[in-house]
Amino acid sequence: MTSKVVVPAGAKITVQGNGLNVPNNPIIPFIEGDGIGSDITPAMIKVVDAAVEKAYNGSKKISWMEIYAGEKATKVYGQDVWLPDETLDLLKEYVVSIKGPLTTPIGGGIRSLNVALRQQLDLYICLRPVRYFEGVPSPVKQPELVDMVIFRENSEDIYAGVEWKAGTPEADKVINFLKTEMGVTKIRFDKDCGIGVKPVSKEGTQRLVKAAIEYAIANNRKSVTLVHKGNIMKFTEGAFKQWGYDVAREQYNGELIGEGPWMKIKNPKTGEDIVIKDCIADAFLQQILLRPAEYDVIATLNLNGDYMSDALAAQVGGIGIAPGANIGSTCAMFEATHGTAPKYTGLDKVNPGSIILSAEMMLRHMGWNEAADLVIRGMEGAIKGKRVTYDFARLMEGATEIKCSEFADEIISKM
Ligand SMILES: NC(=O)C1=CN([C@@H]2O[C@H](COP(=O)(O)OP(=O)(O)OC[C@H]3O[C@@H](n4cnc5c(N)ncnc54)[C@H](OP(=O)(O)O)[C@@H]3O)[C@@H](O)[C@H]2O)C=CC1
Ligand SMILES: O=C(O)CCC(=O)C(=O)O
Ligand SMILES: [Mg+2]
Repeated sequence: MTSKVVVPAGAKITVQGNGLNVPNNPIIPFIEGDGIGSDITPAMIKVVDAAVEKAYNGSKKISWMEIYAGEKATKVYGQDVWLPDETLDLLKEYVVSIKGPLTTPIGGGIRSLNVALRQQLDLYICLRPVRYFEGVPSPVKQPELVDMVIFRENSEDIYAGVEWKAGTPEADKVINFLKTEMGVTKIRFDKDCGIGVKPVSKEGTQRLVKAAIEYAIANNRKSVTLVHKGNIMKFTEGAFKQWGYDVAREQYNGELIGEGPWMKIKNPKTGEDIVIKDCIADAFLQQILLRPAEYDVIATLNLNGDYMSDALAAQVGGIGIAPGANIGSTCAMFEATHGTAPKYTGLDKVNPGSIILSAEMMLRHMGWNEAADLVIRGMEGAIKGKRVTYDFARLMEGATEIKCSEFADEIISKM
């Protein structure tokens, strides 16, 4: 197939040992995204370009390369092409990328493109930091106590989409196999019953927990909490917990605290202890409201992480400003954590903060910390100035509602 992508002048980011080799004019692929993608992605590009220009006076500049997925891909590549091979190839080849939200119609013919991208590129870490910006409206009394970094396993679990539709021969075959070959008697209604599988592996768990511990070490964090529902789903979520503790014990000389199972490991950089603990998922959802200061780095399974990242985002301003990244052993794809919010498409209304702060994470990943710092400074200034998008304006006293694009300009003016 002929290429549909225009490659701009610039150079590729490459992998060098455990790090990256980032040229001064890196080509960064971006997927605009469906729905509000066309509102927030241009706003993000404008903010990032301004931060890079201000930080490096023209000696560094990103060459943006548009690539396609979702509805835009079906227009560029053909009716049913939602995730072109060319897009996957370019994401691998260019190493660092950023995307807007992609649509997943409920019950439609296509499965999640987001999940497909994460699986096909083996981006096994979904990294979602949750922090408070002063002045952001929040439903809790002390939102400033929320400072957590979620490591959500990104390739396994019930979320991987191994499931069969009720009433199909495939679903009936699986149910029949479970009943006759596996002695399963617990399927309450075995007629017209959809069925799904929840794969959770030692390898998948341990690489995720190891990444969370490495992050805690590198960033001087105090604890890593394994969040699971292992009291009920013993061989999947329970195994996640156990394999997580095993990583701490076997790879970081973890020692039990008292009777255990909590452990402590030494941060080799600082000599300080890092506590490795666990919490059952439902209790965790109340703890983060009542005692958020007790939680720091979080390692959890795919579905739990999806729920928890939106719940935590709500405590510090909502998913409109919650950033994220999908990271593998070589590639990293940064993304807004919210969806396509279809009712706001093209209205220039929504908060571009989520994808802008995801780009801030991307700049830091590239080692462009000066530009990343400017994005944070701009965001803090814009929020303090109380000229904000509708989601903040409706909850903030004395705020003026401005458009998505105007909020981007506001951020730039406060850098
Ligand atoms: N990573 C991805 O690409 C994701 C894709 N999706 C997909 O997106 C589609 C829509 O999903 P849906 O469940 O409606 O979730 P959305 O995240 O798209 O929207 C839910 C609500 O969140 C608020 N919101 C979302 N984004 C913003 C923003 N930038 N600024 C301010 N508020 C925002 C709005 O709240 P209010 O109505 O209160 O204003 C919106 O109605 C589905 O197809 C879903 O699968 C979902 C999540 C992630
Ligand atoms: O893939 C989707 O449509 C939803 C993904 C999602 O909600 C998330 O990653 O937070
Ligand atoms: Mg989600």
